[in-house]
Amino acid sequence: MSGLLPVPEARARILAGLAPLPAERVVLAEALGRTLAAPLHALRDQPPCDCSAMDGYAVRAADAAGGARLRVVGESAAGKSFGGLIGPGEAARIFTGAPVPQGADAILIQEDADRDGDVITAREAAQAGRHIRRAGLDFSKGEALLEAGRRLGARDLALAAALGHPAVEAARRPRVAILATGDELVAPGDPVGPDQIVASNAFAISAIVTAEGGVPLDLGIAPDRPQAIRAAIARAFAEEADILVTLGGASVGDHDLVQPALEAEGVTLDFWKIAMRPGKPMMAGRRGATLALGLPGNPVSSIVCSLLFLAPALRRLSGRADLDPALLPARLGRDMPENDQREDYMRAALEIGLDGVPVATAFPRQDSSMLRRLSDAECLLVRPAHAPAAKAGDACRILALPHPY
Ligand SMILES: Nc1nc2c(c(=O)[nH]1)N[C@H]1C(S)=C(S)[C@@H](COP(=O)(O)OP(=O)(O)OC[C@H]3O[C@@H](n4cnc5c(N)ncnc54)[C@H](O)[C@@H]3O)O[C@H]1N2
Ligand code: MOO
Repeated sequence: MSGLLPVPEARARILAGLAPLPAERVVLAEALGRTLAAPLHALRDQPPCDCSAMDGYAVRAADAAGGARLRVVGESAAGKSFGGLIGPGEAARIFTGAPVPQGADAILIQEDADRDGDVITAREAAQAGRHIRRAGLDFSKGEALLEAGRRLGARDLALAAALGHPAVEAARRPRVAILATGDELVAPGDPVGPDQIVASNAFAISAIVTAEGGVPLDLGIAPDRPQAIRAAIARAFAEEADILVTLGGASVGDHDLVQPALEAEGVTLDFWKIAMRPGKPMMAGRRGATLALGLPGNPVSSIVCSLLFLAPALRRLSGRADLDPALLPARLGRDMPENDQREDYMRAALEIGLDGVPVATAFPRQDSSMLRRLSDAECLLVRPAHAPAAKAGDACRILALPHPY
């Protein structure tokens, strides 16, 4: 079979036509999962001054040998520092996070001091610098701590706040219109005729869009009529979708009407058919700034294509630095035959081997209609095009399927 585009080339051609969407200001409370359009710099030092890491007494180490008696002359609490100076033979009560008063250079922890009125006796010698967090220990004003292209996680939001930012600049969230096609499809819960099936793909695609930071727009199910498919495609453009995903009707059958409908609505097709399994009859094209992805109807094919092509496209539009799906090293759990010209993404079980390396065992049946085996799968085992026969234990690569995938 000729004319099948290799997977990396197909992905590169899709990505080449996309650029990050314009940035908008997003308040931190809404910024989880958004991608930074510009690096975030520290607007302040953290901590802003030398601070105590413990509850105890700020002392001069030279005066605080074991058994030494010191007079407590004040108190420094977090948010309420002691303005005075610690002179020879003096100490200040201090609490965790409080500024170390001038003159002090050590913290005698509470457990190592006996207090009697205004006098403490050191049970242990204090050591200079001990239990003191120096100003700027975590970060200093002007430092770039979160780079452009980073997708913000929970921990990053805390850091952004600590840097002093109430909001960030992030690319607008990509809008993805999703259109299922086929006379046989009914929505879950609706009556299903004997020759009908329940439309399932859009639920996964929509979830992938959300997980990758986009906004799904469900265009429902269009029957196998050119005008109906065209009208739904036209709606995607009217809604200014950044990406239009069609499901089904991508192959060569008499009822595979998506390609002509896309072209009739002004989409210029770039390619159709990829050297991969599942997902061969996938098409990609553009109309203006909108990417059109025509995914095959088989459920597994549409979902695997979304992981390999739609997710990177969403990442590019979001300005993400990491675009390609990460392929991890693993070992084969069983012998595999020689592969043909289609790169294989096989549903597989995953175990951790004795040496700590994951072992991926492909399920025996890989029919692209079998959603149950996709749900069972713990990874996709990648077999490159024309891979020679391989033995159990040989090195391979896997695409992990972490939650929410
Ligand atoms: N003569 C050939 N036939 C086929 C070829 C080929 O090269 N030559 N390719 C096969 C491959 S590979 C695939 S993949 C499928 C893809 O075909 P289509 O994209 O045209 O998909 P449909 O025919 O519309 O549907 C296939 C299958 O999937 C079901 N489906 C469709 N949409 C949904 C949905 N939203 N939710 C759940 N299931 C859906 C549909 O009912 C069919 O059973 O073509 C092969 N044929
Ligand atoms: O490419 Mo199809 O997805 O093999 O079944």
